[in-house]
Amino acid sequence: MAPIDTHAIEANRPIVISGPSGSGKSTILKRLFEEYPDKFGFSVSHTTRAPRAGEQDGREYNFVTKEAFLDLVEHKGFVEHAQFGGNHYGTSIKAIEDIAEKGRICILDIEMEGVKQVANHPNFPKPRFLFLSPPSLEILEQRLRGRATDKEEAIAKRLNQAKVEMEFAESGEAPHEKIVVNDDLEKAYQEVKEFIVGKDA
Ligand SMILES: Nc1ncnc2c1ncn2[C@@H]1O[C@H](COP(=O)(O)OP(=O)(O)OP(=O)(O)O)[C@@H](O)[C@H]1O
Repeated sequence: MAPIDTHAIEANRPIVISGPSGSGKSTILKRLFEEYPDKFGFSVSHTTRAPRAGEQDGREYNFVTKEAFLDLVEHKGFVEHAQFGGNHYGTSIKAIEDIAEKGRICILDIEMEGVKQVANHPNFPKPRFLFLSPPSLEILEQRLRGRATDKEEAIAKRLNQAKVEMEFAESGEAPHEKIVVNDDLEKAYQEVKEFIVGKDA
């Protein structure tokens, strides 16, 4: 494995944001990126799935073969990786470095198992961890229905998973430095912003 550019990563510590599906991560991050257009970056993930029409290698994803993917796993080149629907997905150290080397803060929007992997990576410098929580499972359910993008069955699955994630976030094993409860969106946005860019930004 190539040595990690810890200097760049420590100077621009990545932020890991996690939270149940529907807790508001995309809504809040979109606003943060709009308010600070030059400050952040999303890393480009690796995947073994085939590109869809309009997707470009290195832009939406780094499209790689299964062999290349597993080789990188072997060489500890990912901070986190997982398999969904028969395809592999992962965030490489290099993709995070690329953002940090541009002087930007890399934002990693990842799910619970990925959070555990990042936190336990043997030599990747520790990022800052933030958990975005819905005020309750009842309100999360209303928001998922309101978003109108998920089928009934998907909503039930997301709610079950949300319960697991919220229990994990509140357990002593979770790496989160801060939990923001997304009740009032404006208040939650300000809290996330303060955690990420500091009070005076
Ligand atoms: N504080 C809030 N009050 C009311 N509605 C909200 C609030 N925050 C977010 N929402 C709404 O809840 C829905 C889910 O938010 P969003 O899509 O940002 O969640 P997410 O965490 O990014 O989900 P996923 O992980 O599935 O991408 C959206 O319709 C959004 O407009």
